[in-house]
Amino acid sequence: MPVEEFVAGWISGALGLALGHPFDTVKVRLQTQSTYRGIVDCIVKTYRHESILGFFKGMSFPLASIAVVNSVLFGVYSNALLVLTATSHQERRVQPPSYTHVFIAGCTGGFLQAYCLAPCDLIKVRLQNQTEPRAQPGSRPPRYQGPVHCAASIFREEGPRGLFRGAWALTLRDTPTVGIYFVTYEWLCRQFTPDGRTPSSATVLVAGGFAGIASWVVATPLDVIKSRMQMDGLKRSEYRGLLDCMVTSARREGLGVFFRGLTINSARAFPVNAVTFLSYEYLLRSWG
Ligand SMILES: CN(C)C(=N)NCCC[C@H](N)C(=O)O
Repeated sequence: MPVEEFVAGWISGALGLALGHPFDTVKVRLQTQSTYRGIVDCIVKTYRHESILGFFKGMSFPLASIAVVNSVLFGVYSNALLVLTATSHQERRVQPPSYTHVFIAGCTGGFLQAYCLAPCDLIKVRLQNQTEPRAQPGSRPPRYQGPVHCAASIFREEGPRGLFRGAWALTLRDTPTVGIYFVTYEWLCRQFTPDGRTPSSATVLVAGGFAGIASWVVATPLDVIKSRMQMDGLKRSEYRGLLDCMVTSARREGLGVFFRGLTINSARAFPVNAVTFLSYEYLLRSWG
């Protein structure tokens, strides 16, 4: 089993994650809190109240865990294609796989990474939603004092299953959308690259960026539900399950609720995925 894809997936994922985290914090807050009037209001309030550090809340844990999550995503995708088409990463430029194979391999990668991502994403969302400024002497400390404390508190208060809160919504969000992600990337690369040649860096950047946007546009409705399920249970349990969360949210806030965070998700998706794909392809090419 080729391991280069796992290592390249890890490094490229970490670069993309660091770049996109401030956007992600604004998105999560818009999706789960009703105190903001929009993106600009959320950015201004976060900055005033918590300084620039507020945008980087909850980043350390995903940065540590991206090693597992992104290497599972890219490693499983590439190895699933190897099983389906009997071609290696290098051979696929000369013998491109069908879009059906790309989609199936992408869905497989998305499905398996969702289970590694679920606890890490839960901790990230809980930390991002803490709007208290950094602890001042005499002030009440925030509920979670860091990722390890957050994981331990969830485990203690909500049991081991609590660490997988929102995992169903996450799996439903990621399985088809990661298929769409890789199909869009492949399709755009093929449009701008002569047959048998490797795509240029500019092509990889643009294709990666648009693959990110296309997949996040489709993923946003379930992303909203996932974030709400992850925040549920903090004070009291509001939803009886995923479907109840969908129906209750739509009834209270209208269908527009499913598109909360769409603009910021798309703005984040382009640079994050352009950098992720560029570094992934670059690393694989430099390793031969
Ligand atoms: C729409 N979805 C769930 C995806 N396209 N997932 C694949 C990886 C996305 C990248 N790490 C990011 O955070 O944008």
